[in-house]
Amino acid sequence: MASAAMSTLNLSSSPLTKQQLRFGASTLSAEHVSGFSSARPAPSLCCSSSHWRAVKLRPRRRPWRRAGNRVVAQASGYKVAILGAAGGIGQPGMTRDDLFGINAGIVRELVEAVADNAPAALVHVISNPVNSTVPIAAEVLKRKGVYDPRKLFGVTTLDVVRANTFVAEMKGLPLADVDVPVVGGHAAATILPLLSKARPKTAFTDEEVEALTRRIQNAGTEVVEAKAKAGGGSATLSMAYAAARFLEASLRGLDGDADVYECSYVQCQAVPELPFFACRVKLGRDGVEEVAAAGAELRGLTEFEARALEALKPQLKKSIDKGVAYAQQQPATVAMG
Ligand SMILES: NC(=O)c1ccc[n+]([C@@H]2O[C@H](COP(=O)([O-])OP(=O)(O)OC[C@H]3O[C@@H](n4cnc5c(N)ncnc54)[C@H](O)[C@@H]3O)[C@@H](O)[C@H]2O)c1
Ligand SMILES: O=C(O)C[C@H](O)C(=O)O
Repeated sequence: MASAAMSTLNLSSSPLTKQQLRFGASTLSAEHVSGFSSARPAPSLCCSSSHWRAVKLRPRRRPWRRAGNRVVAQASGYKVAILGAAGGIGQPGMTRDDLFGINAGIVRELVEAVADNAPAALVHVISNPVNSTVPIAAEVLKRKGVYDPRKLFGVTTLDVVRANTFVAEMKGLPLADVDVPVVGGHAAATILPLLSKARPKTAFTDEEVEALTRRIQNAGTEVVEAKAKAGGGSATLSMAYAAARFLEASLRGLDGDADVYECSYVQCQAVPELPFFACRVKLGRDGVEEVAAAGAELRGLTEFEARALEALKPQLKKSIDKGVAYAQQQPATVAMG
């Protein structure tokens, strides 16, 4: 996310310790960035993920170098690779799917570099359209013979950050107490906040559910439209916060902390006809340890949520199939080291 005008914790040039990350995550409350509008002052500390970054628990040197137009990882042993590179950001009126033509190739290339250089790393995919770029990443990793579904994540944390913020604002709740699971995918109607499962248990009128759901689904567009008036761009600070939050959760899981849960778009059986689905997962030493949503979150949905879930299935399936078809059509590449 573009790093101008903010104090940036740069994952590639400034070695990041887990302590710093913890500090960063606790310093940045969602309140600082929840407005995610350019009118807000930049938070004091932020974690930029505008390029591909790889984090080693004790990194000592730049994790990547350029070879012509390619970015090549230059050290093995990285624990997490964060893919946020993009060939352009959305303009008002564009959908995330419109970014497919540019970003599919970028993600494919970066995942190849991860597969060749850090095959055991967790891969966090931020680049849009996440609903398709994650299936592309899976196909690339399969072709390289290093696919472990527990280690591939579409970063949908920003949807949860937004849902928590909007619910806290509407209901006058302390933000830190609010937790709304958001399932499905990361585009328009495929983003499904499960307000009936919000913690603390909160009552909403039908109108509130509709308004909140619509706002959470359209929040990315809200930002793109707001920023278009000030020179363009997409969600930056809030995405940086979300990326840092998800990274910290992943590192805690790798470290063996118990009870680390986050929503993420992963390969799972939560909805049998959808090979990838965002749901709450337990993070552990090898990535996804358990997909909580398959057993819990999707049971006992309200009528509104059940209808929205049915409605999103064809759209999400189409995006998944598009990513898989793209990746399968690509010629095999040689290893990059
Ligand atoms: N998952 C989410 O919730 C979420 C939220 C916000 C943005 N996004 C997505 O993240 C992506 C990045 O958004 P942004 O606002 O940071 O865009 P940006 O244009 O500010 O930054 C993208 C960066 O990628 C670099 N880049 C382009 N091609 C590259 C390549 N082949 N290798 C390495 N780097 C390359 C560019 O130089 C640029 O610095 C977009 O796809 C955007 O839609 C996702
Ligand atoms: O909406 C976008 O295109 C960017 C991003 O996915 C977001 O949710 O803000």
